[in-house]
Amino acid sequence: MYISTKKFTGFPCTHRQWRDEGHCKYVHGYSREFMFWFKASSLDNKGWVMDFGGFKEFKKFLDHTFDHTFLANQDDPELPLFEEMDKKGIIMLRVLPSVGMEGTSKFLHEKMNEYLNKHTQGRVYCFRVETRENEKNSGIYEEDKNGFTAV
Ligand SMILES: Nc1nc2c(c(=O)[nH]1)N=C([C@H](O)[C@H](O)COP(=O)(O)OP(=O)(O)OP(=O)(O)O)CN2
Repeated sequence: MYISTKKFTGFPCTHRQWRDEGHCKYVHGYSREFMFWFKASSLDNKGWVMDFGGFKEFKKFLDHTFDHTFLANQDDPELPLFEEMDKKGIIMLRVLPSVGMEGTSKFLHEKMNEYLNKHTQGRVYCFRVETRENEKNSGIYEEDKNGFTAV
């Protein structure tokens, strides 16, 4: 099996974790970073798992979701207020299943594999994603694909 990685840095965004009883329920922000791990049992005709420059469209999706945005959980009770702020042009609201580091990694694992299926027809699979909020804190989602074989 071949493995490669790709890192995307510099996504300034804010979020709040409404279920937290401490200060994480308040809107706060970081410059997030994302790291992806890929595997393939066969290489492309250039000898690569995935062209490091082959993520331009995915980068646009990351920019749309995480560049100067406010992230809210889909079950946040204040969602109507945030939608109003978005309508007024005060924030750029993006709603995720779960905005924490682990939840964001799971969300991106699904999105990256949709992208890879489209661009490599299932040859390449993303098995791990790390979302980092600062030098101290990150959350990882890892999922292997049973019986993964290159086509
Ligand atoms: N496992 C996780 N734990 C926490 C998450 C998370 O996404 N996954 N998120 C938060 C908060 O939203 C925030 O991002 C962390 O802030 P904070 O508690 O201030 O973090 P530190 O304790 O590392 O900060 P110090 O400055 O060192 O106190 C909370 N936990």
